[in-house]
Amino acid sequence: MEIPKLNKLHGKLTIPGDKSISHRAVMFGALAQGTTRITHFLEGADCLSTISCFQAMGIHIQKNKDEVLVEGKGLHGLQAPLDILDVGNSGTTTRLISGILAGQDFTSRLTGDASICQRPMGRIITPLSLMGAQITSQNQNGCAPLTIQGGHLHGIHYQSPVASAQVKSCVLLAGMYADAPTSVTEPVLSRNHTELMLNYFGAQVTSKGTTAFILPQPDLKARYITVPGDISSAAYFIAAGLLVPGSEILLCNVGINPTRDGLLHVCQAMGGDITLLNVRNDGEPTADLLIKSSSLHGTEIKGEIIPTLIDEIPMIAVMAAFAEGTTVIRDAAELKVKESDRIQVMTDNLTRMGADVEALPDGMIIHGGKPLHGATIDSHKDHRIAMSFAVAGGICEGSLTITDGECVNISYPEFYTDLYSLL
Ligand SMILES: O=C(O)C1=C[C@@H](OP(=O)(O)O)[C@@H](O)[C@H](O)C1
Ligand SMILES: C=C(OP(=O)(O)O)C(=O)O
Repeated sequence: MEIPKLNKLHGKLTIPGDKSISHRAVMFGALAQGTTRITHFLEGADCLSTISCFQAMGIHIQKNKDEVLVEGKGLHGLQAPLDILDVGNSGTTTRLISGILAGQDFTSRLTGDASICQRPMGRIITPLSLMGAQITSQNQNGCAPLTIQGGHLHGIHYQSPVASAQVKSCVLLAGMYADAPTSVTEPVLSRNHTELMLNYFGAQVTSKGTTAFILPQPDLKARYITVPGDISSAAYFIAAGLLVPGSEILLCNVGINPTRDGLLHVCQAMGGDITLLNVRNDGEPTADLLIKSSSLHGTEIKGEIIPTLIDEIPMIAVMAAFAEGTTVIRDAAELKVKESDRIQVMTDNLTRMGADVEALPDGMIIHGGKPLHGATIDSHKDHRIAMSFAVAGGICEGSLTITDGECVNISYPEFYTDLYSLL
């Protein structure tokens, strides 16, 4: 698809619901007693995969516009699925549901698309096996398709080698079914939506530094959940608002949980004019973000901030290419195992546009300020790549096209409509 040019963005946008929180609301709702009502649910393909997996296990889930009703059947109410569970393109669905399936007294199988079947699942197979589940990777490559034979689980302390909320959440969910307390320590704190929401559903979860603890759980209680706007989706508008001269946009109801807000700190360090308005906390902190175009300069991004902006790095790399000076991104090797190898794919595509970018094993060095021109961008069917280059293509000289641009439906089906509504 060919990307239209952006100039002087103005207006107001309500950002669609957070993907991580939407997944969790459905999952925890399915395991709770009673009906969980979820508003501002994200109707992206990934969250719809989560819904269909739980429907396949006998959970009644009703969708009316952006509200979802989940009729929970309790921690032990899931039925054995008749068929293989299809997680689509969603790593979050795969890893979190595996923790739940490990606690069931039935055997289940799950698979997904070509990308999912190449993403590493050894990181959840290891702790779940230590807890007593039996998990096999059909192709013996540590990836899906997986067969999960659940059963009697033991509480463990798990030292995760990666800072991953998906791994942490998988172990905590399995921990609800264990015979003793379970804890997970990660090298750097990752997003804490599972800890916050499980607590809200009545589970006994505590956190100390980079360790989260959970007690075996008798039951969860159905709740009412309003999903905040997804800061990872807001990222494209934040970048566009800062980069497109003469812009001023207001992004309403964006989640600013400190385990997710690294992008705001990086934009400010790059000279971006972002004002937080109407800050509130309804379980998850949110704010309206006022973005004004700014002249950006390079920065260094590494260490503890990385998990708080991991999905925003493709967009940050584009901003860095337009900014003056050098940006260095380190400690982000996790980018290689997302929907695509985001270090390589960003480097290749930015280079095609004339940027000066060097791929590192754990990040990128971007010498910004070179004139960028149009190109054919290969999205690798990765939604974050497509959205980042829709912004880049709107600003560069000449025409830019993106292959498989419709992959934005994974996390943001209305992305193009929303972007061009600000013209
Ligand atoms: O827990 C979650 O909802 C997510 C955690 C992150 O993955 P990792 O836990 O693999 O870092 C992130 O990249 C993904 O988009 C969503
Ligand atoms: C990595 C992502 O999601 P997931 O791991 O759920 O596929 C993402 O949305 O950028």
